[in-house]
Amino acid sequence: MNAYTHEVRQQVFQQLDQVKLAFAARDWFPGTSGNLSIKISSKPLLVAVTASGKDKTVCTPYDYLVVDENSRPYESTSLKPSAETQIHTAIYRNIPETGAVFHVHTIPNNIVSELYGNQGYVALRNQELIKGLGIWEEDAEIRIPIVENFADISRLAQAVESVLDARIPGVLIRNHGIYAWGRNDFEAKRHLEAFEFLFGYHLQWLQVQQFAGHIVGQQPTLTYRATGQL
Ligand SMILES: CSC[C@@H](O)[C@@H](O)C(=O)COP(=O)(O)O
Ligand SMILES: [Zn+2]
Repeated sequence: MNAYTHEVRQQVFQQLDQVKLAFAARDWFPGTSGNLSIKISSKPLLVAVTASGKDKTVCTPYDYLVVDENSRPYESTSLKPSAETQIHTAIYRNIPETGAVFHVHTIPNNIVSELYGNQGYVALRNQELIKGLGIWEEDAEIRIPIVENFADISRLAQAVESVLDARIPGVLIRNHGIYAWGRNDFEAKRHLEAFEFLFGYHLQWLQVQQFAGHIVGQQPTLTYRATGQL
């Protein structure tokens, strides 16, 4: 991993800008929600992270800062690290190959987390995009852990830490959002996109199944042809 220099910091901030604008274009940061980080060095752990409460649809000179393994600013700054920085550092500490961690709040990830929250995970299978998570085995079933949305961030970070599974690069927080990570920003972005596709597909599939069940049960195709309405 890179040694920490001013140039490296600027380069990592630029990488964060690119990811941020790509996600913002998809409306993945409603109401300043979400946070992003990229690891600068492992020993010591130094991480560039989004400052708290910023509008993540724009880029300014005050959007990121560098924190240490204790989630504290590494250099003197007036910027406050993301309120959820402890979740980022917990992931970097527990899965050492992690190079980037991204967090977004979307309607699909929130609905899935609530739908399966009591169960503590959502199981998905039969989907090509599971390969987008780096899981290539035939007929893979994946279980994405879901933790409760504790208001206390240390407790929330511990809850995330307790369900980390190196094979599954993401954790859902109930009615809050998802944390996804990868060995670098490219991989973390791919993982997050794959998760969001899988959640969107799953929710639409549940809806279609209901409708399709109605069709199979009532033969509405014929009814529709005959009467013009279902
Ligand atoms: C403004 S609602 C979202 C926040 O409470 C939080 O969950 C979040 O994702 C953003 O917090 P931030 O401190 O800006 O990183
Ligand atoms: Zn959040």
